[in-house]
Amino acid sequence: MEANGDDNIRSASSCPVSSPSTMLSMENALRIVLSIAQRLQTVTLPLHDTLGKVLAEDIRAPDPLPPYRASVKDGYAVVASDGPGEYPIITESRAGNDGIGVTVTSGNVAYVTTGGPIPNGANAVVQVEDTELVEGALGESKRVKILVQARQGLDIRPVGCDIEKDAIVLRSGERIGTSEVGLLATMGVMLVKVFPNPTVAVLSTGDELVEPTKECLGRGQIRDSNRSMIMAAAVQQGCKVLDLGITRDDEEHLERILDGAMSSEIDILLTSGGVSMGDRDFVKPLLKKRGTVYFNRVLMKPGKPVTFAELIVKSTKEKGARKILAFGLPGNPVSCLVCFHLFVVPTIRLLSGWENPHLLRLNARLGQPIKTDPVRPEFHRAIIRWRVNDGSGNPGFVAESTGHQMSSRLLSMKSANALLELPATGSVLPAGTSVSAIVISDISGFPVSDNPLALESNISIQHISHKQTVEESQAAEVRVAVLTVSDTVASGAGPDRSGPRAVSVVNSSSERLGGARVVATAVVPDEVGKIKDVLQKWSDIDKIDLILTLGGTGFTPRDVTPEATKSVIEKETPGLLFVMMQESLKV
Ligand SMILES: Nc1nc2c(c(=O)[nH]1)N[C@H]1C(S)=C(S)[C@@H](COP(=O)(O)OP(=O)(O)OC[C@H]3O[C@@H](n4cnc5c(N)ncnc54)[C@H](O)[C@@H]3O)O[C@H]1N2
Ligand code: MOO
Repeated sequence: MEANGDDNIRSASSCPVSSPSTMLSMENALRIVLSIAQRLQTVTLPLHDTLGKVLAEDIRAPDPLPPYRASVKDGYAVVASDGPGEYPIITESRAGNDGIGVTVTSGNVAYVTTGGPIPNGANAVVQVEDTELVEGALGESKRVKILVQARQGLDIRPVGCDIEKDAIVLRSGERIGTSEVGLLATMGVMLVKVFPNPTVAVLSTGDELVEPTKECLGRGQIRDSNRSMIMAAAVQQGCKVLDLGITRDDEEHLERILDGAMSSEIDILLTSGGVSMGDRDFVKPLLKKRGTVYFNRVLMKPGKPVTFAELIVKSTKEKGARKILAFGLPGNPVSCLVCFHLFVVPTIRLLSGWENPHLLRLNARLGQPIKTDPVRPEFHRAIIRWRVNDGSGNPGFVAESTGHQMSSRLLSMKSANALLELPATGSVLPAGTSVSAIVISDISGFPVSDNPLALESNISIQHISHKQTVEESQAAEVRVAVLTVSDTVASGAGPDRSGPRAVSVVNSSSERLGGARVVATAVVPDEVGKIKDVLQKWSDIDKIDLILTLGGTGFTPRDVTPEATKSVIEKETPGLLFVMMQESLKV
């Protein structure tokens, strides 16, 4: 592949400046990386070292499972046509210890435990619940009453019903998870051919950097956060890691370290810092000297100066020429980690044999308005959570920004589990806008709703960070909670027509209302206690400004919303507004 036209780099100062129109998009840059990357040579590992790796061979079952006809229940193996009646128990067949050589004939039964082999002659199992032991003289029964008519084959697992002999159980290219480890064990495969995970070397560059162990910082010094962070991120992806330490912004020093790294058995080299426009940004020229730089600018925010190169290690007699993929990650900690996720994780996956190396994308609705960059598409750090109501009245993911997005502010990465892909329009995307979210960490750690009340009364609340930027807090001035009061809806007998409508009306009129937004919804039956409970809890939450109740305001004895609301209103809740409306909300 041809190197990108603008990386004809000799020294940092001669590095040409790319304009946004000539810069690569993140997708195209990633496409280049993935077209250069190649799967690593396969290895054979003991079963216990294969979790998370990709299988490099098909695995056939050497024998059937179960290898014998096995009982599904604890009960009695019978001849089905015998039917109900009292029968002698001629043997006991337990899992792992069967009554070998015994044949069950018509008029006899055998005791079997779950998983135990079915004796020859028997063709059904009657579970113990459908039998009665007949007490024997010494309190030990050798006879049993069968109370039901069993059909042939009842509660018997035939030979190979779970896994057929010679079936391909696992295919090359499949990733080994916990169940695959179990399947390999059940087939007795103790040595497995897999793709190894790459070895990654990590280097920080910069005169200002000191080891994180340094207690007192001198003038102009900061502790190196990127190296620890990127090494941890690489370990998280299953990689072996080589720590190359910190280099000064000194061309010779950097070259020595780079050459040392290239002579070790690494697959990926990650540097951070020194890839921008500074007069001592030596990383790019050095990568160019040792291989091919494919790009050094990408139209993205953060991460613009991310650089990608392929380094060729000279061949030796024993080993052929080797390739190392090198990423010059930007020094700003957020840019560094975002680029790791967007470029390095898919690369690691491809080298490790993944058939689809791309990060998972899903749709999420913005929990607050977000201003987009006018020039660079942004990868906005966010926490996405599954909500019973994502603002549209339907369940879905809601994205909460991690706050100020400066690329030096590593706190904007804290707890972030997604990067929202925001287009470069320079406009404000209103709350509720559906955007693509790239998942960058395990989202299973986040509960369905982070509101402990939700389980009790089907309430969901979007928590808003206390440290909102001015822009965000202005846009979220009126926080509204919507309570549907209806026996029909609460019991599930009918749909909630008013609640979701109210939610979308409030959210879509957010500009007119100066930034109103629904932050909690709930459904309760027409019961004073239940209504009061929810209102009480909401009025205790100082982030809610307005509670809107829908329904239960008529004149029948079931219309108890005013009564329930009265007691809560009487409580001191300064600044909290209540509006009661009929269920057939007119807006
Ligand atoms: N004239 C221009 N200047 C900059 C541009 C530009 O286009 N034109 N791009 C900016 C962007 S965007 C980024 S991102 C940064 C990237 O700069 P470098 O990759 O060269 O990184 P440094 O200059 O070495 O450091 C930037 C920043 O990050 C801190 N840093 C560096 N390494 C570490 C580390 N290991 N741990 C913690 N913090 C680190 C460093 O102290 C700087 O504050 O360039 C912009 N400039
Ligand atoms: O790309 Mo830089 O990462 O905008 O700060």
